[in-house]
Amino acid sequence: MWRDRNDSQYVAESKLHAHMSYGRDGDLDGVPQPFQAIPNVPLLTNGQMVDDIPPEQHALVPSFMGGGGKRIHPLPYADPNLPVQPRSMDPSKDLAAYGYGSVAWKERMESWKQKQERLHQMRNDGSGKDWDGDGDDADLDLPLMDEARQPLSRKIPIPSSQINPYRMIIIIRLVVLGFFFHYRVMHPVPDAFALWLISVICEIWFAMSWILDQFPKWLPIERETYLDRLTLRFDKEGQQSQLAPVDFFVSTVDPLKEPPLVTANTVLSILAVDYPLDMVSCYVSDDGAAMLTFEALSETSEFAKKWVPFCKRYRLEPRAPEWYFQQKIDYLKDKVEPNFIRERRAMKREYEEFKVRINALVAKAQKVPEEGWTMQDGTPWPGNNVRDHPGMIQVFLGQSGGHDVEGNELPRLVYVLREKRPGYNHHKKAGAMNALVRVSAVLSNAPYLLNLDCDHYINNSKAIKEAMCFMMDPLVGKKVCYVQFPQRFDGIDRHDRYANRNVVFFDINMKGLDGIQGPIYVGTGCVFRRQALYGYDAPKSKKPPSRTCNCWPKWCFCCCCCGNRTNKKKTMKPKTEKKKRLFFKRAENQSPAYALGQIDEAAPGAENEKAGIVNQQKLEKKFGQSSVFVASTLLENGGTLKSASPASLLKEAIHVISCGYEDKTDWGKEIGWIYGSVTEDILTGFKMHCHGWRSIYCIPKRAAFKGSAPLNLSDRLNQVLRWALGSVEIFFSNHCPLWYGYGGGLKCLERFSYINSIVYPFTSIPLLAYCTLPANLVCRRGNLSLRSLATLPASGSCHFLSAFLLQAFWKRDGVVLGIDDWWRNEQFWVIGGVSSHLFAVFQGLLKVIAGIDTSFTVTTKGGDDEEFSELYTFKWTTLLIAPTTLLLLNFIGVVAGVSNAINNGYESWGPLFGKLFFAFWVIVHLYPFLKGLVGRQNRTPTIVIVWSILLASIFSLLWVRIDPFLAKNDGPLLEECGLDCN
Ligand SMILES: O=c1ccn([C@@H]2O[C@H](COP(=O)(O)OP(=O)(O)O[C@H]3O[C@H](CO)[C@@H](O)[C@H](O)[C@H]3O)[C@@H](O)[C@H]2O)c(=O)[nH]1
Ligand SMILES: [Mn+2]
Repeated sequence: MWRDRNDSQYVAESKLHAHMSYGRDGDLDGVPQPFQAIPNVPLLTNGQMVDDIPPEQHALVPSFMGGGGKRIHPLPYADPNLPVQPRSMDPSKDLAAYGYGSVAWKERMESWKQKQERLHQMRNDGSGKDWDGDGDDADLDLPLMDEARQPLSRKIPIPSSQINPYRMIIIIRLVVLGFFFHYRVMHPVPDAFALWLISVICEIWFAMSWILDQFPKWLPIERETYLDRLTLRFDKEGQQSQLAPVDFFVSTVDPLKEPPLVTANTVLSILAVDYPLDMVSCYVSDDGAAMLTFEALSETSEFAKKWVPFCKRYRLEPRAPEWYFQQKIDYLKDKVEPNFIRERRAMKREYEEFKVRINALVAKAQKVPEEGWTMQDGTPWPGNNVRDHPGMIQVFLGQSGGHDVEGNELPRLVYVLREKRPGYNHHKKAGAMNALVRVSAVLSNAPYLLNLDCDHYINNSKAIKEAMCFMMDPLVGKKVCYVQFPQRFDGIDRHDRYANRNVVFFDINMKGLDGIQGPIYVGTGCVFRRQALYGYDAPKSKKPPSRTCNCWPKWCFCCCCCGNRTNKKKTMKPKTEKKKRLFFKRAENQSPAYALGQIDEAAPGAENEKAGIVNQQKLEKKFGQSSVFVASTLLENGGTLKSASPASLLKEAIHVISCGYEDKTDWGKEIGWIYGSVTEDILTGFKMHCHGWRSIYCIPKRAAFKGSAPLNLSDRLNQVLRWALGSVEIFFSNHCPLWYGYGGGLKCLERFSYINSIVYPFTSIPLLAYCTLPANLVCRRGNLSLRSLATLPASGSCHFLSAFLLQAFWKRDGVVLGIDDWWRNEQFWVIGGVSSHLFAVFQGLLKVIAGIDTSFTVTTKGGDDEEFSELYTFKWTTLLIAPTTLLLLNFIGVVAGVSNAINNGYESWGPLFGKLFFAFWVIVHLYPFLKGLVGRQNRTPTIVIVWSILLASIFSLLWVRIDPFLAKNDGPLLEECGLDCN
């Protein structure tokens, strides 16, 4: 296996400012000079293989079909929104295609009817079961053609009988809320003004966040894809496949927290994906500069030679070996052929051996040798200094990388180590993804990308085809920037104690968004259109879009935020410079084809060249100083330079992953993954939606991708902390959805949802106030508490009630979303709220004020050996203090309240129950937290207990003594409570 490596490895020279030497003076042989790139465009391959170089000379041969839409003429077909009956189509409805009224049409109509009958018969005998699969019967061609003309997907709105009651409840609640606030604001409580003020503020905040949360769910939809039509249309058997190439990105950073075996499984599932293999390239970004990752990948590429053909032959699911072999198969029931059983057994053995090899590598990596790591060929490992090392690219497999055991080619696998230097901001995952975008543009330039976290393997090997049903659809596709799949997880405990599954988010909120402008991007399991990542605006529709705010009060928001911007803009003249910046500069944001068109129109000959040069300069300022990369951005359908030799391409790839490459370019600002937040995903998706793109939510029956989720409490809280922190960062950045991007293509309800996703951490402050309130109330006198009590159910509980009712009306595959799912969500909302979100708010403020940078703490991806042991492991974090204190406070509150009531006789029992109810409310919500705290061994570290007891007693004393909410003259001590009730 080391054989392939030596000849194809390129370790870049350590150049701090690589672009200075690679730039305009053109010291690269074989790479076209920057100024020529525009006139040279026709040179770029668009559907041709590079075959002029003998395979042994190069590590990599870009071999791409031009892919995509151009070759396939959009066929007329019915409105995709109309319900479509698969397979039986009535030509009389498709008039345009058949020339209605002509004799020919009548004849075809007749023959269609006959064929339809025959088909029907065939299906009834069962002989035609897979008639659409092989298509060997020439008579069946016509229906097949019809099938191919049909839309590749369709929208399924949630039946109004299900959704209308829910909408009604929203409206009713809104009205009630209005009255309630009217009452609350008009009736201040003079004897406890501070308390009243605080609770009113909290309630208003809750109401606002409720509105932000509810209205984007107004118009939920689901979608259905037709994979067989996609096959008929683009991937007919016996013909060159016309599916578009896809580049797969995998990011990994820390091989200790993200075991190489996990990454290897992800990579294997990609290499074995059900897609034409020359259309697949897999890029792995290693942010940890770990030789372990590199070597593990090398092992993986060897194992793939056996694994991939095995998967494809028997159409296994999933194609990640670890998960495949964990499945139990019933040999008797499935009547599996003996061949398969034998091979499966052999493969299992092979996999075990592979695992042993990987584990040996892991064991070896535990102790760093003094002189640093050395690779098998004797050269020192370039990443020995994790923070200061050159870039490196290694190509495994692919055309020249050896064939699989059956002699077939394998998809290309590329290891990418981007250059790191002190003094440069590497932008964490976003930076890594951008490096991959550029490397892949140089090496394969597929028009579509899929990005996956290292632990998210492909669970449904048809997932890419599902995405292509949207992307390659001539009608729907052009405006789609990405297709997001829900995140699903393995190995979550049955009760999903810490709401890892996020069911409410993935099965309700996201479907709601899909009915507006599309789901938000969640960082993994997402197929992108490459052009959308380059900061271009979505293509404009031919007919002027009647883009009214697609639902609820349009008169209210449209005037200010969405409306018919695209048309209005041409006539609008922003007055100030600042205002101008807010609006998207159309001309510069046009897609490349348009940009080229402009040049052609400009002037012939020398003039034309000059325009080309100017344009080229502009593009280089935007995309960075790589003529190869810039040229690649102009190819809407992908493909790479035909003329360039693989060696020069690799050199260029090294250049584009150098540190200084992004200096003074638009990377991370307008292009690629956007920087400035540890939740780069929200920002990146937000930017695209602002450019007018729409995204699609795709939920195949079999989960497309599966990942691992943090199982123990501390990891989970830290993950939630990072997400919340990312949101706070966005809130304070110039990309804050509250102010940013008006006048772009962002629809108002979509904006609501983005606002919600960045302001939610702030809800922790009122939430904290509310959680201490009941305890506080318990310790005070009767008459006041009654009034304050009345406020609690109104806002707090309503928030939950409506969320609850929502579940009742929504069905998923005919099953009502479980109450427990909803309840976990609520519980974790409180737990995360009073710990992680709260911390995030302060940390975010610190960042803004003191400029302390935030770190991306990677979540530990569980090994798969011990079942749920992780669930009970306890790790100390400061995040635990706040909820523990709250728990104790409320316990103390209950005890104090009860003893009070016993002392004071029956009249104080009524209010007591009210108070206890809320203390109870807090405790019940924090219950999973309590469980996590106690762990399996029923032991909690003393430090947490000591801290919390200390804090809780201080607070209780403070409240009792100082009684901040009461006017001075009527703040009796706890002991006097009830004795002196006015
Ligand atoms: O400097 C870094 C840090 C992280 N990663 C990768 O980022 C991914 C996500 O990290 P993880 O610790 O698993 O975070 P999660 O909270 O589980 O991830 C969710 O949230 C992240 C945003 O916070 C998104 O980036 C992820 O896609 C999304 O799955 C992993 O593949 C890492 O290898 C890098 O490549 N470079
Ligand atoms: Mn993760």
